[in-house]
Amino acid sequence: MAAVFGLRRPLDENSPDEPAATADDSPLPELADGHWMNRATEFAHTSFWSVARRLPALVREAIGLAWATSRRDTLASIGLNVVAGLLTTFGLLATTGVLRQLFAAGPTPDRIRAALPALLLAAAAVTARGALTVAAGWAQARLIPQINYQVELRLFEATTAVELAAFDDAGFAEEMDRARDRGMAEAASIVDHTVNLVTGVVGVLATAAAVTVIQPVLLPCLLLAAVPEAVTAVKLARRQYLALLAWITRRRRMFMLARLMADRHTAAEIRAYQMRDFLLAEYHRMMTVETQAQLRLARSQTVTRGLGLSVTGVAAFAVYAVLGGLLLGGVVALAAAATALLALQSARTSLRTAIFATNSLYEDALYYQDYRDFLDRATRRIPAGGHLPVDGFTRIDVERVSLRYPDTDTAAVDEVSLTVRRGEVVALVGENGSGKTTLAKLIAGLYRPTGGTIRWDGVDAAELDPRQTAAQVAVMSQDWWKFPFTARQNIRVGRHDRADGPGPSVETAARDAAAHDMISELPFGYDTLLDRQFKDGQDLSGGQWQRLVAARGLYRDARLLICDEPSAALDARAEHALFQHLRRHPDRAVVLITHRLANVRHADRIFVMDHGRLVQSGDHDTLMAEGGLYRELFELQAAGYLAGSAEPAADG
Ligand SMILES: Nc1ncnc2c1ncn2[C@@H]1O[C@H](COP(=O)(O)OP(=O)(O)OP(=O)(O)O)[C@@H](O)[C@H]1O
Repeated sequence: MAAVFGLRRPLDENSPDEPAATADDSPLPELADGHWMNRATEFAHTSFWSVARRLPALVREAIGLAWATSRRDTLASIGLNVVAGLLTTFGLLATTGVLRQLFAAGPTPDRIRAALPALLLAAAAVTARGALTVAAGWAQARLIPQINYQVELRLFEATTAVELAAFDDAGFAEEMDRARDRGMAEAASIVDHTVNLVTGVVGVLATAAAVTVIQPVLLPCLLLAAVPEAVTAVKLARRQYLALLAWITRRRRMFMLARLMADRHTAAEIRAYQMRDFLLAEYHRMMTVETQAQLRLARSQTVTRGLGLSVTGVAAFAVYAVLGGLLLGGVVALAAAATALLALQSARTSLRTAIFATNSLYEDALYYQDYRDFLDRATRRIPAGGHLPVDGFTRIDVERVSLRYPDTDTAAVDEVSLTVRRGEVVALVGENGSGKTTLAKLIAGLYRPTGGTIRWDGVDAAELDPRQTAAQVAVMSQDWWKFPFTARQNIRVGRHDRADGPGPSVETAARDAAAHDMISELPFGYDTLLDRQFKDGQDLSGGQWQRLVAARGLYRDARLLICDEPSAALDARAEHALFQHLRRHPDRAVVLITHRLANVRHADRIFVMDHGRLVQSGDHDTLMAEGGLYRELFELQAAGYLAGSAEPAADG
C-alpha cells in the first residue's frame, strides 16, 4: 500500500522502494487501505502448486456458470472438442500407418499404393476434426455474450437493491468498482479459458494416447517440454494481479482527478479559482507513482519471461536429445520416431493452449473472485424487510431513533422521538449538519436506524414490506441527480409504472411545480433531452432543475412527501407556487426541511434539531414565545430582510 501513499517521488528517481509520505505531504486526504489488501498478501504467496490445486474448483465454477447460462452451448463447446480430440488420436495412428508403409522396403509406387488407405483415413480424421473444432468454436462464441449479459444483470440487480447505507462505506464503493471494472468482464473469460483448457487437455491426452501406442518411453518427454512454460506463465499472472490491486486504488484517485480536469460541470469553477496548477500537480504526483510502478512491473515481467524462455529452450533441446538417443539405440523405429515428432509438435501446441488457458483462467479467476465476493457482500446488504402489507398510514411514530454513520464517533441523529400524522405538514429545522436530512431519510426508510424504532400505525417499520412502504413515500432530495432523460421522463420516473389513471398527469405535476412554462419553452418541449452531451440535448439552470425535481415528487403522488430544501434554488415566484402545493392535504403528510424559516411558519409542528438531537418542538407561535434556538434563527433571518430599514441606526 506504500505505493498509494508515495506521491512525491519525481519521475526520474529509480529507487525500488516506495517513498514514504505523511498526511501533511498531501493537501488531499490520503486513501484508505482496503481490507482486500489482505488478499493481495494471500496471493503473493500463491505458488504454482496451489494454482494447480485450485484448478478443479475453477473449472467447476466456470462450467457451472456456462451451464446455468446455456446448457446446449456448453454441451456443444465441450462435447465437440472431446470428439475432436478422439479424432486427433485416430489421425496420428493413421499417420503412423502411412509412414510405416512409406518407410517399408519395395518399389515406391507399391509403397504409395499400400499407404493410400491409411492416408485416406488420416485425411478424413483431419477434415472431421476441423469441422468439429469450427462447430465447437461457434458454440463457445455463442456462450460469451450470454454470460456477459447474465453476469452484468446479476451485478446491477445487486447494486440497485443494496441498502443505501452500503454506499457510505468506502470499502463497498471500492469493491463495487473492482467487481464492475474487471471482475464482471472476466466471467466470460473464465468460461472461454475453461473451454480452451478442456480443448488443450483433450489434445494432450489424445496425442499422449497416440504416443503411448507408438512408444510409451516418449511420454515423459511431453512433461519435460511443458513444465517451464507453465511455471513462467503462472508467475507472470500473479505479479500482474498484485500490481493491479495497488493500481486500482490509485486509479480511482486518478480518474477522479482526470474527471475534474475534463468535465464541463467543473470547468467554470476550476477557472474561477485558478485550480489548474493545483490539480495538475496532484495528478503529476499520482502519475509519477503509477508510472514507476508500471515500469517496475515491466522490468520484473521481462526478467521472468526471459528466464522462462531460456529454460523452455533447454527443455526442448533435452527432448530432442532423448528422441535421438532412442532412435540411435534402436528403441524406436524410424516411422514411430517420425510420428512421435509430429505427436510431440501437436502435443506442444495443445499443451501451450492448456497452459495459456490455465494461466489466464487463474488470473481471470482472481478478478472473477472479486466479482463473486462483491455479490456475496452485496447480497448480505440487501435489506430483508418484513412481509406485512402497507396501505398508507394514519401516523408514523419515531421512537428514540438514532443513526450513526459508519466510522463516525458521534450519532448524526441521536435518540429523536416525534410523530408525523397524515394530513399534517411538519417541519425539521436547525443549523447545517444538525441531522435534518439524516432524520428525513430515516423516516423515508432509506436508512435503517442504528437505535430506536419507527412505527407505522403502531407496527415496527422493519416488519413491513419494504417495497410497499417505499411506494408510500416521495422524496424531493436536497442533492438531486440530473438524470440524462427527457423532461417528461425526468418527471415520469417519479412513478414510472403508473398507467394512465388516478394521480396527477406529468403536465399537472409540472404546472404545480412551476415547471410547465419553462419546459414548454425548451426546443422539443417535454421531449427535450436534458443532457448536453448528446445531440440536441439541453441543460437547465439550477432552479429549473429544482422545479423539475419538485414536479417529479408531486407526480409520485405519495402519502408521505419529504421535501428536503425543495426551494433552495427557486426564485420567489416559483417558491411561492410550489409552497401552494405543499400545503395541508387530508391524505398526505409532508415533512419539510428548509432554512427559509418563513416557509415553516404555517407548519402544524416544527421540530428543531441541534447536533443530532431534537431540542424544541411546537408550532411557530409557541416556539417564538418559548425563546431558544428557533427564535434566535428566525429573528436572525427576519433581521436580514429588515436590514436597511431597521438596522442603520445601530451602525450609525
Ligand atoms: N453519508 C454520510 N456519511 C457520514 N456522515 C454523514 C453522511 N451524511 C451526513 N453525515 C454527517 O451527519 C451529520 C448530519 O448531517 P445531515 O446531512 O443530516 O445534516 P443537515 O441538518 O441536513 O445539514 P444541512 O442543513 O447542511 O443540510 C453531519 O455531521 C454530516 O457530516
